[in-house]
Amino acid sequence: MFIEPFKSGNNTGWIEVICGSMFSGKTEELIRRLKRAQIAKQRIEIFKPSVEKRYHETEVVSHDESRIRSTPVTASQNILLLAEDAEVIGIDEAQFFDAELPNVAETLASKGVRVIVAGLDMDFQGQPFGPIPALLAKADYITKLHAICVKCGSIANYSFRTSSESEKFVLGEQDKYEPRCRSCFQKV
Ligand SMILES: Nc1ncnc2c1ncn2[C@@H]1O[C@H](COP(=O)(O)OP(=O)(O)O)[C@@H](O)[C@H]1O
Ligand SMILES: Cc1cn([C@H]2C[C@H](O)[C@@H](COP(=O)(O)O)O2)c(=O)[nH]c1=O
Ligand SMILES: [Zn+2]
Repeated sequence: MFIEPFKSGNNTGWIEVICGSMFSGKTEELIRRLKRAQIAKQRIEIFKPSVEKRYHETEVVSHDESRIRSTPVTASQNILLLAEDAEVIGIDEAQFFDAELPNVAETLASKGVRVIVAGLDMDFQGQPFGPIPALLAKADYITKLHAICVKCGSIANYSFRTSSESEKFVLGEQDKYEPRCRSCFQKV
């Protein structure tokens, strides 16, 4: 279980990355951390890429229906403009953002903001996904979560695509993806 670090005396922020496969609990964990920050009366802002509209236009919603309000943005630079006086910033579905997101996170952290980013570390082919590898390199704290393999019940860190689409970006749920362990991911 991730425990929030104490804010250091020199007023710098930090970057937390929550990664893993689909259904591993990334969004639930992001919402948990943000709700705890709200309880601590910290000013929070949440952003998601505007392409991600599976469950709701503006809310971040987990597969299990926990939810929190958010602002959809088209480019990572917009987060700098919209962050205003937030003390804690949450970013979901970060794999869909552009390559500037790691620099945006770093800029915010340098200004004293706690930045919590959640996203898929690998795409359906098991390849590093978008800005997540660079975010992992710049992160102060990393949490890698695992789902349960739908084939054999062991720990899953791959998102297997069951539909025939070959584009990298294909929004979907259980209709198009299933979490699988390494061995079941390789058995096609
Ligand atoms: N195969 C699975 N393994 C683990 N959790 C699953 C699985 N299928 C459905 N779930 C549900 O997904 C929830 C996690 O949802 P969510 O936080 O939205 O995940 P993520 O953001 O990583 O896709 C779990 O609490 C569980 O209820
Ligand atoms: C593996 C993979 C996933 N996607 C899409 C599918 C979903 O819309 C999101 C991931 O959502 P989650 O909150 O992590 O469950 O990403 C994609 O476009 N391409 C892929 O390779
Ligand atoms: Zn398996």
